[in-house]
Amino acid sequence: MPQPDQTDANIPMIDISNPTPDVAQQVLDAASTHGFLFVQQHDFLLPSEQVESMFNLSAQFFAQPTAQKSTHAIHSEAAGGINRGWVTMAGEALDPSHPGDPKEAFNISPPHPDLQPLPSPLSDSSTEIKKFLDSCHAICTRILTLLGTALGIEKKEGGEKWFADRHDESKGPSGTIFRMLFYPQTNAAHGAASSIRAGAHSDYGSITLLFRLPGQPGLEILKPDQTWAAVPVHPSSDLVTPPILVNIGDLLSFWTNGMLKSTVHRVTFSGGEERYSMAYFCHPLDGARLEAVPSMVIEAFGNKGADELESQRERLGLGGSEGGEALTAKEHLDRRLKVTYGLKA
Ligand SMILES: O=C(O)CCC(=O)C(=O)O
Ligand SMILES: [Fe+2]
Repeated sequence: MPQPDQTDANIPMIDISNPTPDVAQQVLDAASTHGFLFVQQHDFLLPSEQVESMFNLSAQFFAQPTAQKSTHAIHSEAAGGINRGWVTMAGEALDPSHPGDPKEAFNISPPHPDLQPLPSPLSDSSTEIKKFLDSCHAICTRILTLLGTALGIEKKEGGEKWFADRHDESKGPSGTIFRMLFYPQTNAAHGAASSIRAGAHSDYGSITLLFRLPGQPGLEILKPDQTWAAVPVHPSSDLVTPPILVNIGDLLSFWTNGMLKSTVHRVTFSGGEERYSMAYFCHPLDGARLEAVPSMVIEAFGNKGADELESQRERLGLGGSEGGEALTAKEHLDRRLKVTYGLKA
């Protein structure tokens, strides 16, 4: 296993308020070099107060007794089905070669048209949750559109909206999930010997928005030299609130022939502290076919991403290279959930 290396990951910070071709290029460069970027000046799409109040709601939820939280257990009918609801302590392993992660989570999918059944106190804030999910999606749409611009997708093929259209939630269901995460203090009973709180993994979908709190670091990314680098919560002293951290997921990497990088990351910190984070995992519509993206930039990139794709296939437990039919986004996600949760479906 690579050893921790506490140097800063040097992830670029990008102001997305004015979507010029130059900003689009910055997003593409960050996505294809680091697989991560910080987004600032997002308040016009997602006000910081919404983030703050969602963190408060999350803390209230996780503070409840287990009996209350488990009424909406993950995958249960009461929680609205597969990949929705509460994940108990050590209930999943993001790195399947390690024991369950010492954390709890609650998964909420976008409303279709109503929100899934929610336990108290989340149920009392459904309007606020819906608004937050919409705002997160608006940020994802902006980033996906910037990527479409920088990849030079031709107008006749759908132009800059090529990716964003395939994530248009008004057109049908998707695997998109918003997740509140809670990493409680651990003790020996929870296997506190390990400081790894979320095992090494890459995300499943297109892009992820990650929200963290000042004073609660712990995220590390795996650098190309196989050492870990810490990702600061607050990379610039100019900012009042932490920027949103955005990362590319496996699906978008796969879709762009490995040009965009789905970087492996993990969470580690010592057991004596607790930590909250929230992630919005944006996925394409279930039926979106992961066919070749009509982009000269990706064409010119050619097979340079072959290694990236190969290591992704290994992480997905798919064995050797797979040719043939383009998968749909749903088929891609189902494979991945099977590995994480040990689901048979
Ligand atoms: O809690 C964090 O900072 C990151 C969590 C994460 O990477 C994930 O849940 O996919
Ligand atoms: Fe992740």
